[in-house]
Amino acid sequence: MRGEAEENVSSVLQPDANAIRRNFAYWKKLNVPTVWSPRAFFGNFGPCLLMQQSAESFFHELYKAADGERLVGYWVFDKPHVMIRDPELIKHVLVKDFDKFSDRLLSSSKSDAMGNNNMFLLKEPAWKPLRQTMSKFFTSGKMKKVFERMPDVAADLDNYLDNLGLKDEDCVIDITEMCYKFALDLIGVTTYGINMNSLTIPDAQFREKGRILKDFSDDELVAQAAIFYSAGFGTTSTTIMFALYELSKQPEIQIKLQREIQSALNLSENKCLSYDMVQALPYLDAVVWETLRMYPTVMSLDRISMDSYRFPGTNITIDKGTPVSIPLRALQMDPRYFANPDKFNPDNFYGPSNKSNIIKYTFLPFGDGPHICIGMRLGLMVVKYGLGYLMLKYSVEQCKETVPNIGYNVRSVFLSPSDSIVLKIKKIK
Ligand code: HEM
Repeated sequence: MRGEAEENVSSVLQPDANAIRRNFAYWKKLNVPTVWSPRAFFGNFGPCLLMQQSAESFFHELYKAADGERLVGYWVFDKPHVMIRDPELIKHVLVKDFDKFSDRLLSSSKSDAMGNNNMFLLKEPAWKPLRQTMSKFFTSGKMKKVFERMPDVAADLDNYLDNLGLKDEDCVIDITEMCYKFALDLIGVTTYGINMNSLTIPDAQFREKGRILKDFSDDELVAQAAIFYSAGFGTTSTTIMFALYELSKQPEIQIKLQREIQSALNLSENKCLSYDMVQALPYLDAVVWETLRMYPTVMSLDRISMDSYRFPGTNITIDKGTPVSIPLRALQMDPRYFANPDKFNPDNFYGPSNKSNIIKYTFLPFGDGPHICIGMRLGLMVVKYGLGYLMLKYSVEQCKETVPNIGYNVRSVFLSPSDSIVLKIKKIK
């Protein structure tokens, strides 16, 4: 008995060398190209796991190293993963063959009540009915209604900035913090119908409020609101923040945007940003899409094969349970698809001809197929309103504290800056 137990313990502690060897030979066996040799234990993912490299840099470097390949194999620990680089194959994985890739890789533990209701983590068959039920909260009619709650938050932003010293002159601020609070309150009023007051109350009291919201989460509907809330504010706050950073670098783009918003306001009856106005401004739209091209918060998508699957047009068949990644930021920064990809250029999305020139499945900031972001309409509305309001009342400029280039956080799977972004902000007189 004792001997058997000891053997079990030792087999848990000692990795099965044969299995690892088999896994490391897997892609060669399947004729899938690889560009990096796997290292013992971590595979290719060591620098990310050890927080020496951001996930963004990992996917981007792998994408570039595999130039010319439609797909490329790699290893996370000893588990073989495959990255799809080719737009046609991406269409198959996300849309056409969705039934073969209907789940994401990550799942929650059975005891995690919130995780078990989380649409990001939920598997088929539980995911589909929840998605159908929740979709009705994101219709354009619903968006129009919740839009009315946002101007109160904008007024709080003005007070917040006045309290930081902006009343009479310009000031230098950490826009990371400002955007985080602004988006937190905008998403709070639109998803919960509650102003979280992160712009108006001290941080400690705010954290207490957050705890109270968590306690509500036994109710499934409230749990969904909590998930939408957390999915919504990180994505929208970083999008507004990256847009402000790029606008501070190119004042001519900022002025063009401000003129567009001001002219629409001058022509309006009640002289405030309305739902229809925010939806209809083409340059604001182009600035937001260009921000999402360079800075997609979710920089890579993932799916898992539900069965063995032959990639169309190839002689490659992967086994059931193989993780598949789609490096959406790397695609959006590929010069074959977007000229001068490192330059922020809203003209990529300005005017019908430029938009229609974009090759399908090379621009996916909200994903695609049945798993496409359920909150896309809300996310776009919040970002457009937040950025539109800021550009109507304020200008942003670079200052000596502004980082010349943005680095990405090695602790986050989302695209977030490694350093605070500091800008000079001025009230428009
Ligand atoms: C700028 C804002 C946003 C961006 C860039 C964004 C991006 C994304 C992306 C890339 C995905 C994965 C799609 C896929 O796998 O094909 C996703 C999924 C999702 N997003 Fe968003 N998102 C944003 C805002 C929001 C908001 C405001 C909410 C909720 C209020 C939200 C809730 C969700 C949910 C629940 C999913 C999972 C959907 C599913 O699997 O059925 N997102 N989002």
